[in-house]
Amino acid sequence: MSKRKLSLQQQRRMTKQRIKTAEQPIEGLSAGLVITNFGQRLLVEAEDGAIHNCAVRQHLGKLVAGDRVFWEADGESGRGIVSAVSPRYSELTRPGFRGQTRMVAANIDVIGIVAPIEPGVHPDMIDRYLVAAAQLDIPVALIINKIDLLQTDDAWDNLAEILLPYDEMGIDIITVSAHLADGLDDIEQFLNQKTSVFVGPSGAGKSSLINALIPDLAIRTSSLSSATGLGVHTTTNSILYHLRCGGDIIDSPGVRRFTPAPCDLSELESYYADFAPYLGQCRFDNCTHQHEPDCAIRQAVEEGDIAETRFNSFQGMRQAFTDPSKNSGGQKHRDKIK
Ligand SMILES: Nc1nc2c(ncn2[C@@H]2O[C@H](COP(=O)(O)OP(=O)(O)OP(=O)(O)O)[C@@H](O)[C@H]2O)c(=O)[nH]1
Ligand SMILES: [Zn+2]
Repeated sequence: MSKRKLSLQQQRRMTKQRIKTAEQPIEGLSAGLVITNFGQRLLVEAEDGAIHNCAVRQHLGKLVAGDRVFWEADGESGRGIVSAVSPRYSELTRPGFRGQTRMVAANIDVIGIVAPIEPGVHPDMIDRYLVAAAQLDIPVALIINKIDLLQTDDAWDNLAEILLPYDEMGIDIITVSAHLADGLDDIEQFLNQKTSVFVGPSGAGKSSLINALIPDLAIRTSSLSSATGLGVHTTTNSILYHLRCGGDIIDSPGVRRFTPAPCDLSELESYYADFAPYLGQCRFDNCTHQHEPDCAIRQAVEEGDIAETRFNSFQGMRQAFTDPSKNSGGQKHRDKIK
């Protein structure tokens, strides 16, 4: 291969790299936001709000809802081509075929963990989502849905007790009822100017909340369908919706359930903010805080400084991560970390 050829290739690679990671507007290209992907194409929202059905230059890889891109019209009205993408500051993926990961959403600012009064607010569940979000380094809020079902003071007290450790850790807690549209203002205020996803177990009310926050959801989805030209919106891919209050929510089956990736003991400990003051104070460096003597974590639990529910969820995850046979399907469904 001649020197000249090599340098041309190098130049081309460098140019590609520059375009691929461009943060600043590029001459001749317009900034846009990916609303959804379908097949090999994207629906891109231009700065004026118009939606364009765009092809993607091959070297950019898979782009998803939330990606910030640069595009240009390709002659036909409503059609375009995406040539560059801004670097992502966060990404959500899920396992795909043959151990590969599938990108689901990009540039998420906050994860709303939806926990329902019925069938119950379970710390175990909340803590798994908290660890998964911590692995992604994305902030969370706890959204307690179905508070219309809290009929008595005792029920409220019970809830307050379950939530106390999270409150003490400084996690935002928002109580809502999607059915009564109660607390929606609080959610809107929280989601304002952010890009969010809702995660949580099946039946928590994620769809109900999204419907309550976006009253014209059906109309919007059907207008996206006509923009893709697929007639019915059959895609199961992520879709980005704007909220009335400002800010966006990205919804898809793939982002709704996510579980932590197995990690080692010290990494898991690092995701338990309430353990931090006691770490390093056990007799053994590699203390599992289960049966070892002079364990500072267990002592903190006994003295009421660490909630028992938090300790139990920690031990549950620790065992599942170190003994995969106890990991009930979590590994199969886990979302990989960036
Ligand atoms: N009482 C009460 N029920 C609710 C509320 N929000 C949702 N539900 C009910 O809870 C059930 C589940 O709601 P969905 O919105 O489908 O839950 P989801 O989290 O989207 O569930 P998946 O799609 O399976 O992940 C439905 O029967 C809803 O009517 C609420 O605020 N109060
Ligand atoms: Zn210990």
